[in-house]
Amino acid sequence: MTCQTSSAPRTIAFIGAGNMASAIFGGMIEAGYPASHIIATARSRETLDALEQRYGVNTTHDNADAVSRADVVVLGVKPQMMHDVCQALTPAVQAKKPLIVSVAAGITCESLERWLGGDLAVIRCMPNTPSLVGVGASGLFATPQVTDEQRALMDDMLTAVGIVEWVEEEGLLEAVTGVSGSGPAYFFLFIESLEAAGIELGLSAETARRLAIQTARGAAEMAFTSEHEPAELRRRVCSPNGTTERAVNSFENDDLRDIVARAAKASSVRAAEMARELDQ
Ligand SMILES: NC(=O)C1=CN([C@@H]2O[C@H](COP(=O)(O)OP(=O)(O)OC[C@H]3O[C@@H](n4cnc5c(N)ncnc54)[C@H](O)[C@@H]3O)[C@@H](O)[C@H]2O)C=CC1
Ligand SMILES: O=C(O)[C@@H]1CCC=N1
Repeated sequence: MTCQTSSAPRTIAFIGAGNMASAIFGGMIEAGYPASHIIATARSRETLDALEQRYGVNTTHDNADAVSRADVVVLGVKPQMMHDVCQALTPAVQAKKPLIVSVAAGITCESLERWLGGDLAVIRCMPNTPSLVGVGASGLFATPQVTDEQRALMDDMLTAVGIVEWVEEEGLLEAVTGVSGSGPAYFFLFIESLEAAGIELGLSAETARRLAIQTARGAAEMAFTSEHEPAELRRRVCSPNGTTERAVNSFENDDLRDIVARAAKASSVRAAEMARELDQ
């Protein structure tokens, strides 16, 4: 992975190198991006030492110092901390004018740009935790100031940990949050439920868990690789008047589709609500 469109790799500062940010730069490094061009910041020295050891990245407690050395600044702190972190970074950001990227749920480009002093290129990204294992899904939105080169750089960075979908309206990132940002939790909940059902049916806890996880993994892999759409793959498991048909009918009668739609909507509504709550 080159992550560059001119001769030298860009220096990328990850402000708040927690689960999400380290998943992204971990994948980039795995794909060949030079760790020497990555700077990670966090609050505890312990976290920074662990990141240094594991990935060989540069680390510092000093967010402004990291920004002063970066072409791209990825903001990976929790949404509730973003305002204060941005305000403290304003002088360094205005001096350098790096590309600003936020992975925080809810916070709008307009808020970020304003908190950071204005006149900036901003990309908002909604990634998900399977990025940790290279199977992430990220939705991205760019403000008009973002250049083609900066878009390509972000594309490269996130393609290293999964698939990338650009949206042309910022509001659609709320839908992305409802589907793929929060989505891994829905599938984990389904696995937990299937495991519990297996135990209820008499399997040992270990066997139920192994079967539930491998079945989810197999179904996802088939959906990903098959030329057929998921509905067709489902039909192929259902023998006429067989066992699966009975189970699928049970889901349909219990309105599974509606249950899923309401959950995804709840997540996306919460993203919009957070944007309002946290704007200041
Ligand atoms: N966890 C998830 O599934 C997803 C999370 N996100 C977004 O990613 C962001 C981070 O989430 P996680 O990585 O899960 O959280 P996390 O708690 O693992 O990471 C946050 C990091 O920020 C650091 N931090 C806190 N204050 C700081 C400061 N003043 N300066 C420098 N570092 C500071 C913490 O030490 C921690 O390492 C959130 O904004 C969240 O909305 C987005 C998509 C999915
Ligand atoms: O729950 C959250 O707010 C974050 C954003 C999407 C996934 N986790």
